[in-house]
Amino acid sequence: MKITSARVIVTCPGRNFVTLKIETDQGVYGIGDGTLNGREKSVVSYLEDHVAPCLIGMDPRRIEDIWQYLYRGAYWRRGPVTMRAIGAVDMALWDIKGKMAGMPVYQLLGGRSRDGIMVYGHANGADIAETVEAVGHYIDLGYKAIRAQTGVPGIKDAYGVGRGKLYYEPADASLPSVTGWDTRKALNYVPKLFEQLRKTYGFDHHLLHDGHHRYTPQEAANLGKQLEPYQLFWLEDCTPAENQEAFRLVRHHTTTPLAVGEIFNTIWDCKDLIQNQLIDYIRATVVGAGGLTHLRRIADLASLYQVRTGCHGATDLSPVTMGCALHFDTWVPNFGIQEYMRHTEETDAVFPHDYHFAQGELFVGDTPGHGVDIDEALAAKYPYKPAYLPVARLEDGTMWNW
Ligand SMILES: O=C(O)[C@@H](O)[C@@H](O)[C@H](O)[C@H](O)CO
Ligand SMILES: [Mg+2]
Repeated sequence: MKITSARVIVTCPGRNFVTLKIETDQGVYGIGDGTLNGREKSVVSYLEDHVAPCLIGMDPRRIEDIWQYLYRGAYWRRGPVTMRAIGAVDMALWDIKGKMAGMPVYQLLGGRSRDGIMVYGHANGADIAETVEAVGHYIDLGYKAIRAQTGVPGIKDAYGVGRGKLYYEPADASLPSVTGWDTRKALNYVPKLFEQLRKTYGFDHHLLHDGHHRYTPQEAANLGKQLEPYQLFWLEDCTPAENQEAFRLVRHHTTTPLAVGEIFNTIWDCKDLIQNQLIDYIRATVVGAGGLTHLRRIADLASLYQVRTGCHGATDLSPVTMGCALHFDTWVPNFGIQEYMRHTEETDAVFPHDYHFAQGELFVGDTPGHGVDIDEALAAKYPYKPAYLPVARLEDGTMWNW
C-alpha cells in the first residue's frame, strides 16, 4: 500500500483551518488538522514544501515509522510548526488505518474506557453579573463543567470575553489588536466572580478558570489561595510554563488544582511538571503535540503520577482535532475532562462529523477512522483570511503575555 498524494486544504468558514488530506493507491484517504492559530501559513509551507514530497510512495500503515521519520528526520526537533505538521500526518494515518480495519480509532487505541466524555464550555461576560448569567445558560444546556472568564473593570478587552453567547473567537483582526492587563485589578476581581457563582448555583457543577499565562508564580499562588473556598476543577495556565520549576512555588501555596499544556508540543515540555507532580491536569492535545501517537505517550507518563488529561479544545482546533481528541478521551484511562468550544454552523458544515453533544458530554460515533471528513467544494467557498491573536500591554505600555 502506498501514499499517492498529500494535499493541504486551507479554508476559513469563520476562522482559518489547515487540513491535510492523504490519499492512497487503494482509494482510502485520511485527513488531519494542522491549524496553528495566527500562524497558519507556516504549517502550510512546512507540509507542502517539506513533508508531502517525502510521504509520496510511503506505506501509510507504518504510522510509528512515519512519525519517527518526520520527528528524527527533520534534525530540527520540536516546536509548534513541526509538531503540528507531524500531528496532521499522524491523524490522517490513524484515519486511514481505522478505515482499513473497519473500526473507529478508539478501538485501535485499546477500546472504550467510558461512554461519554465530560466537556466544559466557555461562559463569559463583560462583568460578574453578566458572567454569572452566562454560566446559568450553560447549566440550562446540561453542562456539568463550565469555565468562567469575566471582564475586569479598568482592563481593556480582558482575555476570554467573547461576543456571542456560545462562541468566543480570539483571532479577531488582520493585525494583532491591542488588549490590556493589570494583575492587581484581576486579583481583586476574579475571586469575587467565583464567590458569586457558588452563592448563586451551589457546588454541584465543576467550575474552571484560565489565567492565560498572565501571573507571576507568586501572584498565581495568591490567586489559587483566594480561590480555594470555591473548589475549582482547575486553574489553568496560572503562570508561563517555560520554566517548569516555577510551578513548585505555586504548588506549595495552594491546593487549587492546576492545569497546563495547551501550548506544549512534546513530552519534553510536560516531563518535569508531571514527574514532580506540580500539576493535576495536562492539556496537550492531538494537533499541538504531534498527533495521537505522541499524545498517548504523554498520557501514559502522566498516569504514573496521577496526572489526568484535559485536552485543549478551543475553536482554533478544527473538528478533525476534536474528533481525534474524542477517540483519545474515550480510550485514555487517566481521563480528566475535554474542553469544548462550539464551532460555528459554517465550520460544522465544512467538516461533517459523527460526534455529538448530549447532557454535558460528547460522544464519538462508530464510523471507521476518526469519523470527521471535509467537504472540499464547500471549503473552497471560504478562502484564507489573515487573522491574528491579540497582544496585551500593561497600562504603562509594557508588553505582557496575552
Ligand atoms: O483554554 C483555552 O481554550 C484558551 O487558552 C484558548 O482560547 C487560546 O487562547 C486559543 O486557543 C489561542 O489560539
Ligand atoms: Mg487556555
